[in-house]
Amino acid sequence: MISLHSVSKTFGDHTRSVAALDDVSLDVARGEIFGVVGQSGAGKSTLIRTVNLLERPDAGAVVVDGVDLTSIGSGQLRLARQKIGMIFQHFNLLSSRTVRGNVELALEVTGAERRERRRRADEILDLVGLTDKAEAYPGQLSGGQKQRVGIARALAAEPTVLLSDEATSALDPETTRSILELVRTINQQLGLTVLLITHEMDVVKTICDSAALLESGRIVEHGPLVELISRPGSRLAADLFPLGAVPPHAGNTVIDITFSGGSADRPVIAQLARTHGLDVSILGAVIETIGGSQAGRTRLELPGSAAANAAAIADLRSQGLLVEVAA
Ligand SMILES: Nc1ncnc2c1ncn2[C@@H]1O[C@H](COP(=O)(O)OP(=O)(O)OP(=O)(O)O)[C@@H](O)[C@H]1O
Repeated sequence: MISLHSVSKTFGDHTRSVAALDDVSLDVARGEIFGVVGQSGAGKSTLIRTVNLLERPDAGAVVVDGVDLTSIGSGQLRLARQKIGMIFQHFNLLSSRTVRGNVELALEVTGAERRERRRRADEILDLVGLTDKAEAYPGQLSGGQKQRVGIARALAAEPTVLLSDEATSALDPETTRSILELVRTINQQLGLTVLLITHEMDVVKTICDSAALLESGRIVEHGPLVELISRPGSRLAADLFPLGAVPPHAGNTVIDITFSGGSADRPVIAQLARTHGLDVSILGAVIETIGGSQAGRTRLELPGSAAANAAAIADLRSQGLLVEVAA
């Protein structure tokens, strides 16, 4: 649905330049929620702004719903942009317009008639739960309500793609959760594809199907969450699903077991302790339900050296479990 092909963007002049995006390629499937994370300055804002060409890349192609936005004229681009809604950290509402007026604004550019604009605005305000605030002004709303207006405005022209630029970063945790629930609901009800950028791992964990890690303008890792959590050595997985491990005792063996699919609900640790007569300590664990199936990792401490525990480790591996000797 959204494809970036070798997109690069450099800011600056001949004295100093910054490669905000460096040969970035990315595919977001139709109907999925895709999160891009990275530290401040990694290029997240630049990336999301290239998707609707608010930022025109220096090189590469941006394809949305089969249309290469980098190769079309301004008239076609205006039409294509109507199919890409966007929400922002600071909502960007017009304070002089009512809630309904803000939503209708998005429909004025589409050429919809006044009566149709009103009908559509009321329909979408109902969807985001703000029917009773239609006549209110942004200054009379809470942060969460303002973001609901932002979402209603973004959805007004019936887009196929929603871009979210740190949309919950200015909200408290409870409001964040309700806004993320709303995004998930509209993703499912309307089949909308969502690309979001965030510095909050919890946002990705809560609603994303897939994620990518951006570092100094480059995508260093990406994939579906359910794969990432069980990918050995994944930095995204370590950030998204930290093991919270405590230090082991010297001379003992530390192993990381990755669970996914059916292995997540087997009594693996109890069996290991029983079969091999081991005093197993759990140093850390993360088990999550992603997309309806369980996946996770457990860090265990086994008494004695890796050589002494070779049979136990081989036994775990023979059960189809991924086992890494961490120390
Ligand atoms: N208009 C601009 N002019 C010059 N440099 C820019 C411009 N926009 C972004 N940059 C630079 O490009 C790099 C990437 O910036 P970008 O805002 O995309 O990162 P980010 O990951 O969104 O950061 P943050 O989370 O702090 O918003 C930074 O080094 C930034 O200073």
